[in-house]
Amino acid sequence: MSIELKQVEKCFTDNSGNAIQAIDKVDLSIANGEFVALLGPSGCGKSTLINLIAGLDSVSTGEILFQGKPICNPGADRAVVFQEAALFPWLTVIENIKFAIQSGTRREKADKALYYINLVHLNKFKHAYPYQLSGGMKQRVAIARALATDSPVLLMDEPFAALDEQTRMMLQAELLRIWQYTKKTVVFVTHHIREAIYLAERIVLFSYRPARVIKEYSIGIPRPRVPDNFDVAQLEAEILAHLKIEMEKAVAEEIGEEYLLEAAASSSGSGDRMGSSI
Ligand SMILES: Nc1ncnc2c1ncn2[C@@H]1O[C@H](COP(=O)(O)OP(=O)(O)OP(=O)(O)O)[C@@H](O)[C@H]1O
Repeated sequence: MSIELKQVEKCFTDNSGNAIQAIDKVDLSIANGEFVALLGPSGCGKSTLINLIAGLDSVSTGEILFQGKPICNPGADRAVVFQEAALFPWLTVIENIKFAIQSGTRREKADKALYYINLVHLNKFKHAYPYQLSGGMKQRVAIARALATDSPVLLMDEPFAALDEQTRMMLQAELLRIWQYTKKTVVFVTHHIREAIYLAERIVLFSYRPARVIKEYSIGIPRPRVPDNFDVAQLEAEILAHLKIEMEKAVAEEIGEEYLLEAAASSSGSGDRMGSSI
């Protein structure tokens, strides 16, 4: 196994000193080369899990192994793409990407950086600084940078959330293509059920906080998985039904118990109002 989480728990302390349990006894094994999507209600602990696997934070109890060794720190073997791009503001687009490439001559690094810049359609902006780019363009640089590293693991925390639909679809297809030929291990957090079904080999569903694994789906649907495919639509509906109850718990905690009563009264079992995102 590439990544193994064993009985992982994570607790935080809020500003009033109260304990917040974000993760509860999560067991999860991710094989080398696997593409796994993590789905769950907002605030359930998905980013926390990514940060733990990245080595940016440490578990409260349990352990996380990468290639059999405990993860203690961030490492070049695990590239991370966050919800918002974290670029060096003093470096241009091409310099930001070259900086992340570990091996090769200067020429090889430049060629590789250019290849990924083209891939995310930023050729005209290769010498621009981050302040000269839109939020979506910065995110495309961050994705190109992560792809350009030789890291065998890509940890992606809602990487496409800030992008327009067209760019999102283009990058989903590119990510899939890159994953298929590099066989990197990808751990991908998303709120978008369809995105998870389109991309992943396996979807792991989490409960509302503290995050526990409530269900796993191995997705055998042949690619490309278009939304109007019967199996895709059926799986989407099934996942939505599972998550609906978790989402209602989240909303109830935020706006009060009366929400649950209202939801129970108005619910006819349809998940339509939530679309394919959670
Ligand atoms: N550093 C921290 N200190 C205190 N509490 C934290 C910290 N980081 C996360 N939390 C809490 O842990 C819980 C899980 O947060 P996390 O960001 O992992 O959720 P998420 O599932 O990624 O949410 P979203 O989908 O909205 O991005 C939340 O209640 C959050 O407030």
